[in-house]
Amino acid sequence: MAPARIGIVTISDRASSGTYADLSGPAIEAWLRRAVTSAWTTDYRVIPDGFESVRDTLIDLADAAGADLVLTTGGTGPAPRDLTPEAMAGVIEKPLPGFGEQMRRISLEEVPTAILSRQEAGVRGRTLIVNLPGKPASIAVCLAAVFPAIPYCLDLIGAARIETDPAVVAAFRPKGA
Ligand SMILES: Nc1ncnc2c1ncn2[C@@H]1O[C@H](COP(=O)(O)OP(=O)(O)OP(=O)(O)O)[C@@H](O)[C@H]1O
Ligand SMILES: Nc1nc2c(c(=O)[nH]1)N[C@H]1C(S)=C(S)[C@@H](COP(=O)(O)O)O[C@H]1N2
Repeated sequence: MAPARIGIVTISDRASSGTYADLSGPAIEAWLRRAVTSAWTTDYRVIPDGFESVRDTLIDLADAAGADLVLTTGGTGPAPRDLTPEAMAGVIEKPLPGFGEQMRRISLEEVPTAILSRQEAGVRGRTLIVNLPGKPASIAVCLAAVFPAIPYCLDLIGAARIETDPAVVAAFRPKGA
């Protein structure tokens, strides 16, 4: 079985310019290392905020690099340069609004400003794309909230099969799947 290809995209003007070190992309990778037990490879990119940079990177990961799953972090808020959802609209073919709803619901139990994130998810071809907020502390909270549904979603869209460590996160596959 070919390893799953997982794209990790940090969307941040300041991380991409070196103003601060990116902590959120590595936090995604560290969480995946604990959670995903089947073989996977990563394609990690750090890019500036902006419609074109996000759109072009997501399309490249999905169509050229053949990513099964892409996790982004940053650019989901209401500030002028936060354009991740606008770029997503030009990339995804099938929105999956439940992802954003669930991540905000769980995050709101921790921080009231979770309501400011316009994070979403959707499918392009055989690629599932999920947005996470920029704050490093939001990564584990949001991934734990939605990851149980991700392996079965990948099955349904014809992407790679992934297995998880139930001690970290239990993948839910309906009986018979
Ligand atoms: N990738 C990251 N690595 C480390 N810290 C981050 C990252 N993204 C955000 N942060 C922290 O969260 C705070 C709020 O982030 P903010 O929402 O302004 O980021 P952004 O809009 O995603 O990216 P930026 O403003 O850098 O383009 C930042 O001041 C920083 O402390
Ligand atoms: N779990 C969690 N979600 C969170 C946060 C957080 O600290 N933890 N920060 C919020 C804040 S302050 C903002 S502005 C929005 C958008 O962040 P982004 O623009 O960096 O993506 O995510 C929100 N979601």
